[in-house]
Amino acid sequence: MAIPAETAMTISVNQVGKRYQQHWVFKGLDYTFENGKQYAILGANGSGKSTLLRMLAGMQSPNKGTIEYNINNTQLSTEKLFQHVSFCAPGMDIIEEMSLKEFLTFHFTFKKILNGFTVDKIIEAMGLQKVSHKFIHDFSSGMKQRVKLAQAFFTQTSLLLLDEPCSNLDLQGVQTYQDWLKQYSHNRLIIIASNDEREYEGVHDLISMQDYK
Ligand SMILES: Nc1ncnc2c1ncn2[C@@H]1O[C@H](COP(=O)(O)OP(=O)(O)OP(=O)(O)O)[C@@H](O)[C@H]1O
Repeated sequence: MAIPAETAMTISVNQVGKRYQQHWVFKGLDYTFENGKQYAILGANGSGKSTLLRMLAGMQSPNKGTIEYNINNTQLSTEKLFQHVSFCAPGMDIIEEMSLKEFLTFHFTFKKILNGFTVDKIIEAMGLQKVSHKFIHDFSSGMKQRVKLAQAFFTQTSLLLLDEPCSNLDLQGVQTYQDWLKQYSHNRLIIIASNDEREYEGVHDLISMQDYK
C-alpha cells in the first residue's frame, strides 16, 4: 500500500516570495522538502499558509524566487506535476451531483488508485458504506471533508498537500485522519497547512510563516 520508491519527490523552494498588489504576504522562503517526510506550515490567519500550499501545488506562481520539483533526482516541469500531486483544501470543490461511489469511480478513471485499494475498500475506510449510493450534495460538511481527504490519501501520488485537513470533522473523523496520516505516508512527501495541533501530531518539521515576513 505504499508509493513506489522510484517516484520519490523532493521540492526545493529558493528565495520564494508572494505578493498581492503591493503587499508581500511572505518573502525569502528557502526550504527543502524531502521525500518520506511530513511537514506542517504554521502561522496566524492571513500569514500565507494556504497561498504557499497552492504555490507548491503549482496552482499559483511566486512573484520572486523559484520552486523546483525532483522525482527520483530528475527535475519535473510544473506541467507534469499534476499527476504526482493530491491536494485537499477547504475551498476545493468536489462534484456533488454524483453519488459517492460514482464520484470515486470517476476520479480514478484519470488518477491512479493507491496500490491495494478499490473504490469499495476506500468507502469502507471512510466508514460511509451506508451512503455510498447517495448524492454527495446531501452529505454533511464533515462527510464531504472525509470524501476530500479520501480522494487525496488514496490516490497514488508522491506529494500530498493538505490545507486544514480536519475542517468540519467530528472526533471520530479526526481519529480517522490521524490514522491515515500514519498508515499512508510511507514514501510520500506530506505538507500540511494548519492552526490545529491535531492535524500535525508527530510530523517531522514545523515551518513558521512568521519567519518569512
Ligand atoms: N487572491 C487573492 N487576492 C488578494 N489577496 C489575497 C488573495 N489570496 C489571499 N490573499 C491575501 O493573502 C494573505 C494570506 O492569505 P492565506 O489565505 O494564504 O493565509 P492563511 O495563512 O492560509 O490564512 P488562514 O489561517 O486564515 O487560512 C491574506 O492577507 C489574504 O487576504
